[in-house]
Amino acid sequence: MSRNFRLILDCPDQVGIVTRAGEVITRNGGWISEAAHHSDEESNWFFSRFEIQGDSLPCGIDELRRQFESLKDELKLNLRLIDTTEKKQVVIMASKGSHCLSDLLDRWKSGDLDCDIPCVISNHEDMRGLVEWYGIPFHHVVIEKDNKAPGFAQVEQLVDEYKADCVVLARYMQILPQALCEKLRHKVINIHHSFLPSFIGAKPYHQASRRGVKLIGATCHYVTEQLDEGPIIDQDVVRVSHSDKVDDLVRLGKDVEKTVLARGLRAHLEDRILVHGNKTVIFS
Ligand SMILES: Nc1nc2c(c(=O)[nH]1)N[C@@H](CN(C=O)c1ccc(C(=O)N[C@@H](CCC(=O)O)C(=O)O)cc1)CN2
Repeated sequence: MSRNFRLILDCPDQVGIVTRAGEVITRNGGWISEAAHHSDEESNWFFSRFEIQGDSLPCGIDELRRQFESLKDELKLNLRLIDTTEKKQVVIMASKGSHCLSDLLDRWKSGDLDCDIPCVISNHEDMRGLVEWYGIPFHHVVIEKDNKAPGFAQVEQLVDEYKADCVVLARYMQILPQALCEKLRHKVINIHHSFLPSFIGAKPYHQASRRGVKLIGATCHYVTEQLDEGPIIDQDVVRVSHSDKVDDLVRLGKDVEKTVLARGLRAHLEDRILVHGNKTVIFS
């Protein structure tokens, strides 16, 4: 894959942001191959994403980052400069359900997900065979019902050891402690099996069946200490009817969960997600 740089920024909205950022890029010979911008009137905040051809920047990413320092202060920029040749390290966590995990592993194996998967962590042994078939290390980390701290300390140690850029909860059925959510802010992605904000918490398909809904869905979101209330990345729905039982909802929902999680992870891997408060801007 050819080298590209991604410049992602957000700041208080004002005239001239794109021009000023573009000037820094172009005076260093940068060739902008893609750019997207959004001005949010409600929050008076501006969001921008540039893709820059890596071979057009003889100065390299560190010098470009240095040249943005003064503009950062002047425009109060939140700014990220990313080298696309550095593959993101994605640790996947799962429990007993295999559909989301196996879907991600298959997409990774086929090259659809441009990342490394250094390990899979689970609180059950069920997925070991599947994971090791892909040649990926599997770590069984027990989370004791009445004493969860040691287990999550081990999870944190593994996340650090593998230098994870992203953690995906592929139907991982344990609630992450606040400290871990704060440490990995906007780096943990969860697939919740409902169209949030409906049916937060455990067993959303049972909740949906009791409510008699005609649509069920899935939501991919960043994980915060508030259960299933983090910034939403992607969602989708599928129609259901009065004749569908809970098992039918589970079956129909699985396809939506897999699609939504893969789309959300891809957006994260391609640095297309900007978070502002509890909302996201997702550049296509
Ligand atoms: N801090 C957070 N942790 C997790 C989130 C989150 O948004 N913030 N999302 C969940 C995923 N999830 C639904 O999508 C979910 C998982 C687990 C539970 C739950 O009640 N778990 C029980 C234990 C259940 C068991 O032992 O089988 C618990 O943790 O006490 C609710 C919702 C993932 N984590």
